[in-house]
Amino acid sequence: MSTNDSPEISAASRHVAAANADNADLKALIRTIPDFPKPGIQFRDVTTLLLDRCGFSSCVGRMAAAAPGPVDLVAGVEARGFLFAGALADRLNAGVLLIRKDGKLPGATIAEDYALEYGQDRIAMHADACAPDARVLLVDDLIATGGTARAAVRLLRKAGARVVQAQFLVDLPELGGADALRKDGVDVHALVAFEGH
Ligand SMILES: O=P(O)(O)OC[C@H]1O[C@H](OP(=O)(O)OP(=O)(O)O)[C@H](O)[C@@H]1O
Ligand SMILES: Nc1ncnc2[nH]cnc12
Repeated sequence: MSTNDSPEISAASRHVAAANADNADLKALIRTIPDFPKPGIQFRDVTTLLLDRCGFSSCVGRMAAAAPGPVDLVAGVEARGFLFAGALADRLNAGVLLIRKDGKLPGATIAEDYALEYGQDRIAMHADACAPDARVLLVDDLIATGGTARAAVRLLRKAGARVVQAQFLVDLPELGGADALRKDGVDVHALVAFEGH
């Protein structure tokens, strides 16, 4: 039996094919934890989707299907974004570019400050991580205020990259991040949306 005939891969492929407009099957795998990490935040917990073999595979397959042609690199934001970046880069035959919380990368870095829905942070990447005009797809598990993704796009552009798309499993549209990122000139694609914070 060839690898493509394996029952697990066939099941995952069927899930990719079964994608509907709002990806309700994926949405159902994401758990909501109220009041985490602080009162008033509805935390959209993707760990439950990650635990599901077909759910994660379908998610990455649908992300790959939405990619705008070949890309050189998939950039992922620490920490949850790394999971999607690694799997997506493998599907797209691209390299993986790590955008980390500041202070973790060993080489010369460039960094950007940003505001979160529930705090303040700073991300960094290696200054020499991408060639000029490299086609980079940015991916993260979720976009809320857009602070993280917008800082990541500023960083990538500072490094000379062309950010050809930003993809997210989850969009929280009421927080305006995806719209702000579009105004920054980025093609934004998200698989599911949750109303409410
Ligand atoms: O659109 P924003 O308002 O910037 O929020 C989205 C970011 O918040 C979460 O990461 P978090 O900083 O909590 O880090 P983690 O992945 O390490 O948990 C999420 O994974 C995004 O990166
Ligand atoms: N509401 C939320 N749920 C999960 N991750 C988040 N990151 C920022 N806001 C979030």
